[in-house]
Amino acid sequence: MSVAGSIRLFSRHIRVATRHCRYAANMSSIPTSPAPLPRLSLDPDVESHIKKTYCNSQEYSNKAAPCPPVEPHPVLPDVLVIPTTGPHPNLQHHTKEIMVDIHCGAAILRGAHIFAPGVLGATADVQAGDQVSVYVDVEGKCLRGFQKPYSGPRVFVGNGVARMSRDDIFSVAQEQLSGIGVEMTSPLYGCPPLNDVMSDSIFLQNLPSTVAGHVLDPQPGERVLDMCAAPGGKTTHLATLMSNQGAVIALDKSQGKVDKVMANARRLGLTCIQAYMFDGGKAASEAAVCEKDETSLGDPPYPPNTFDRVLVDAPCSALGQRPALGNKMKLKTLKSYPSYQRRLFPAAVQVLKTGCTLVYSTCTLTLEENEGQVEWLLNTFPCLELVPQTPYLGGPGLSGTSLTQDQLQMLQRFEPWGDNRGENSHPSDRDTIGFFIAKFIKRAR
Ligand SMILES: C[S@@+](CC[C@H](N)C(=O)[O-])C[C@H]1O[C@@H](n2cnc3c(N)ncnc32)[C@H](O)[C@@H]1O
Repeated sequence: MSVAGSIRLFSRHIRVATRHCRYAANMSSIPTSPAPLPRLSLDPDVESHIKKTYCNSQEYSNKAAPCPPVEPHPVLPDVLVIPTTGPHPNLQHHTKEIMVDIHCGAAILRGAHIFAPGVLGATADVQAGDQVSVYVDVEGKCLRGFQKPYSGPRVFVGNGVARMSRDDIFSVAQEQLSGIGVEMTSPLYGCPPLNDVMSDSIFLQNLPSTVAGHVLDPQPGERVLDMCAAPGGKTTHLATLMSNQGAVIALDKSQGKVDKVMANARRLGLTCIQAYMFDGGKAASEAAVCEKDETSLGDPPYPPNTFDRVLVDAPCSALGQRPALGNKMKLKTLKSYPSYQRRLFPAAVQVLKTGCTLVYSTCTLTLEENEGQVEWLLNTFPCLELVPQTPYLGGPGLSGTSLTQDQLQMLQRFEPWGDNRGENSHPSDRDTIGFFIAKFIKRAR
C-alpha cells in the first residue's frame, strides 16, 4: 500500500484520540443515546502502518511500555483510539536526575521527548548517553540550572537517555538551545508520539473535541465560522467533514496562533480554510459586505446571517485538561472567563443564519462556564433553542442552574473521571479530558 492509496483519508482524515491514563471507572447508570453514524471502514493498512511505526519505535520496543493497541472508535467513523498504557510500576530510578516544569511534564505524559530548553535542572554528573530519571517540579520552585537531586515536591514521569550533557544545556543561554535534551525511552505512561506518523492524514485530538466537530455536523459547500480556532484541531476536522468544499473561516487573536491554524490546514491539504487574526467578539458588522462566492468570504467582520454553522470553542479555565500536574491559576482569572466568553456570543448569534446551528464547547468543568452559560444564552437570545446532540458519548449537564432536566439531558458533559457515561459506553469514551458541549438552533423569533 502507498500511504496516498489509503487516503480516502485525503478527503476524510483520521483523528487519533489517546486515552490519558487508566481509571477504575465507577460508572453510573445514566442513560446515553448513542447514535451510530454510517461507518467509514478504515483501511486495515492504515491501522497496521500506525501499529508498526509505534512498535518499531524505541518507546514501545521495551517491555515497560508495550505497544498500545490501535482501535477504530466504535461510533465515530473517522477516529482511531490509541489507549495510553501505564503507569508502569517497575521502572528503575537512576541516580542521575533531570528536573522539568509542569508543562514539560505534561508533554512527557502525552508522549513527548524533552527539548533542551525544557530541562530545568540536571545532576552535576549528567553526560550525553547517560540513563537518567526524569522528575517534575510540581510547585515551580526548582531554579534553572539546579544541580543536586531536588528535594522539593516532585513527581517521577519516567526514564530516558540524555542526548546532551549538563554542560551542553546550561553553558548557553536558554533561547540559544535547541534539539532534544533527553530522549524518553521508558515513560511512566506509554503514549505514542505521533510527530512524523502520516502527518498529512492524521490529527491528534482529544476524543470529546472530535465529538464537538460531529455535533456541529458541517456539510460540504457550507459557510462555517470557527470563532476561536487555534491551533486548528476543530477547524481542520470541520473542513474534513465538509470534504474541503465550502468555506471554514477560522479566527484567533494573535498572528502566531493564526499561523498555526494555517500550518495545520496546509499539512492536511485543506484549502477551504481561511484564518484571520481577529477578535471573535467583533466578527459581526451590519455594515460589512460579504463576497457572493461561498468559498471566498473575504476578511472579517461579516454581515448578519452569513454562516450555516458557528463553533464557539471558547477560551476557558481548561480545568478538564489531562494530563495535568499542577495548576497555578488565580481565582480572579478563573472568575474572569464567564464574562469573557459572553462577549463572543452577540456576534456568533448575529452572523448565524436563521434555522442554522451554533455549538458552544469548553474543556473545563465549572458550572459557570458550562451550564451557567447555556442558561445565560437562552435568557439573552430568545432566538436560540437548545437541541439534542448526535453523537452522544458523554453524560448530561449538572444541576445547579434553572435548566430543566430535559435541557440537562441535551447537554453533553465529559467528566475527566469518566463516571457520568452510560453503562454501555466504550472504555475510550470514559477515559477522556473534561469537556462540555451545547448545541443550539437559531429560530426566527
Ligand atoms: C480552547 S482554545 C481553541 C482550540 C481550538 N478550537 C482547537 O480545537 O484547536 C481557545 C482559543 O480562543 C482564542 N481566543 C481567545 N480570545 C479570543 C477572541 N476574542 N477571539 C478569537 N479567539 C480568541 C485563544 O487564543 C485560543 O486559541
